[in-house]
Amino acid sequence: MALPGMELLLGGLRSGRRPFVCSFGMAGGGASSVGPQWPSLDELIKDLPAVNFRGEGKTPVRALVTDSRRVAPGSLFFALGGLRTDGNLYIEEAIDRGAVGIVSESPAESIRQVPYLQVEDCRAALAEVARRFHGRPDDELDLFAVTGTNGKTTVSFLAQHLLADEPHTVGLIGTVHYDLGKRTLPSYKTTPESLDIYSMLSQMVSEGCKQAVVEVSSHAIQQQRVDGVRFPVAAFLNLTQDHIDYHRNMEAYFEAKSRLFTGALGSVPKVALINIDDPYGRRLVGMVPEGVKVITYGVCADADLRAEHIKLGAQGSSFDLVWPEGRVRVETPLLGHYNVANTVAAVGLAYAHGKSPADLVERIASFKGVPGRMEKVVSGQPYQVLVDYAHTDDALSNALTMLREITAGRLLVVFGCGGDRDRTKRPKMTGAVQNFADYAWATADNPRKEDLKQIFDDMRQGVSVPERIAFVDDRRRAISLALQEAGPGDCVLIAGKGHETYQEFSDTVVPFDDRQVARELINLKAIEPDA
Ligand SMILES: CC(=O)N[C@H]1[C@@H](OP(=O)(O)OP(=O)(O)OC[C@H]2O[C@@H](n3ccc(=O)[nH]c3=O)[C@H](O)[C@@H]2O)O[C@H](CO)[C@@H](O)[C@@H]1O[C@H](C)C(=O)N[C@@H](C)C(=O)N[C@H](CCC(=O)O)C(=O)O
Ligand SMILES: Nc1ncnc2c1ncn2[C@@H]1O[C@H](COP(=O)(O)OP(=O)(O)OP(=O)(O)O)[C@@H](O)[C@H]1O
Ligand SMILES: N[C@H](CCC[C@H](N)C(=O)O)C(=O)O
Ligand SMILES: [Mg+2]
Repeated sequence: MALPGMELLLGGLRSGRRPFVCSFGMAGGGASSVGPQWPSLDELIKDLPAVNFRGEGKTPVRALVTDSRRVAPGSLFFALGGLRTDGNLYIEEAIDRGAVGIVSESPAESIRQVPYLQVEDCRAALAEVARRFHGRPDDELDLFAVTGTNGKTTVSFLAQHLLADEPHTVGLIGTVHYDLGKRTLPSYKTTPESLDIYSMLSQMVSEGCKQAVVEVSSHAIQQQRVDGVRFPVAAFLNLTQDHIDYHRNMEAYFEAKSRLFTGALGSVPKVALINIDDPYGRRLVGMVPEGVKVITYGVCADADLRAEHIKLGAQGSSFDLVWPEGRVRVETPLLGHYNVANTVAAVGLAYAHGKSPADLVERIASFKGVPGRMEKVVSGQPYQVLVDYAHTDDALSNALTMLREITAGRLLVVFGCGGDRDRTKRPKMTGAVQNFADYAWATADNPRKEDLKQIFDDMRQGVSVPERIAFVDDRRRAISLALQEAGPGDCVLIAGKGHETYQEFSDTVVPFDDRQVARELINLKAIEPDA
């Protein structure tokens, strides 16, 4: 099963910028050729912490691959351990497909056909080899890491907008897309695998980028996808419940996030930008190693960078942006208190890079927002329809608190909980919705391999007022029911999928875009009001 964009990146994608480019020369038969001179295995693995190496190191390597099914002749195959299976089971298959070398934590004495490198930590080796293979692109870009449970995409998009003095000079890697400068690819993961990260950073360099903003998920930290990446600036936004299925508890989740700041990933930031309105942020300040400059932000009085005199409105917010050397009034079209925090965070990233917040006022005001984050669906209807990516109880509470304040009529909510993800957040999400919504339709949001009935059972644990919620299997039907109910002055929030353009079931992915579906149904309602 492939999600949109996956095919563009998997299979050891290499950038146009070759790390080892040969000059014009005569190739066999006398024809002149220009092309990459592929790095040898020796060059890629030199001084890596290795347990054992057997074989010939001069072999040229044309691609780095972690999935045996993607191996093509010339690939170096990394056999990674996993939650469902183990890459070591597929080494023979990788060799059959033309792998020219294997990297693994296992001794696998029987493998003798190709060079074999045994390492202590295969994911760390993969990240370092990828960095070398792609010519250490992180040395040529100023990189900004953004982590936290909610707001990473919003802050990254806004930071990109604030940093870009020239068009296409600031790249972005995150949930919505990968912006490589002149080209943009659809995203397959918030934070891709290390070999794709380094490949994309390399492409950014060749496309003229000077900086890049990277959303760093806790899964990525745990799976060492950003090991070794030099991030001069790293931001911590917040930590609230999510991903407990994967990290087991909040402490482990926090510990994973904190590694971005402590040097545990092989590099420490020069500047750590930390939200001290968040209790975990306050703890993190005390964990940052000496020598790292800490810039705190928030709405609290002791933050270095803060928002004061906040005015929230239906069209946006305004506030005094205060920093150690100054103060300026700013206006943002983004809605809600949480977006004030996101705006201060994005300004903080630019400030850490040497920009004066005073010079950013116009850019803050002209920001167009992020696809699928409180995105308005406008089709002539007399009520508000918004598509948002809230998929945690904290995000839903924040989004709905804000909408309650600016909605004259009823608040109608369509939402769901993803399958094969944190089960314990499901009742909490239902609880958050019931606290604020006049009526809610619980429905499917990427059930994946889980039974929707099981997901609904978990969600039902959070129901406090049964007469104000309905459970509807089909998402299109749920949206239709909400839109049928809506009248002048009401607000329909369709939460959870945001920018996503698909719905993921156990063995299939079907096209589904909340914005498009809502637009179609609004138009249908105009033609056939009782349909
Ligand atoms: C839960 C999770 O993160 N799983 C990741 C994990 O998968 P896994 O442990 O199940 O891997 P596995 O299927 O057991 O396979 C082990 C190894 O064998 C290889 N293999 C497998 C089969 C085969 O035939 N041949 C073969 O070589 C696989 O390529 C892999 O390298 O390791 C894989 C390879 O490194 C990842 O692709 C995979 O991400 C999956 C696809 C995923 O959906 N991850 C999500 C949860 C995620 O990372 N999300 C975050 C955002 C979260 C947030 O909102 O903050 C993200 O950054 O996107
Ligand atoms: N600072 C914040 N605090 C709490 N909730 C927020 C914050 N910023 C955004 N949200 C809510 O979270 C949703 C997701 O926001 P965004 O996509 O920016 O977060 P993210 O951290 O990138 O999420 P993901 O981990 O899924 O990539 C938004 O649609 C909004 O409802
Ligand atoms: N990055 C988040 C996205 C969740 C979005 C929601 N639509 C879902 O599928 O649960 C995750 O992987 O948990
Ligand atoms: Mg994101």
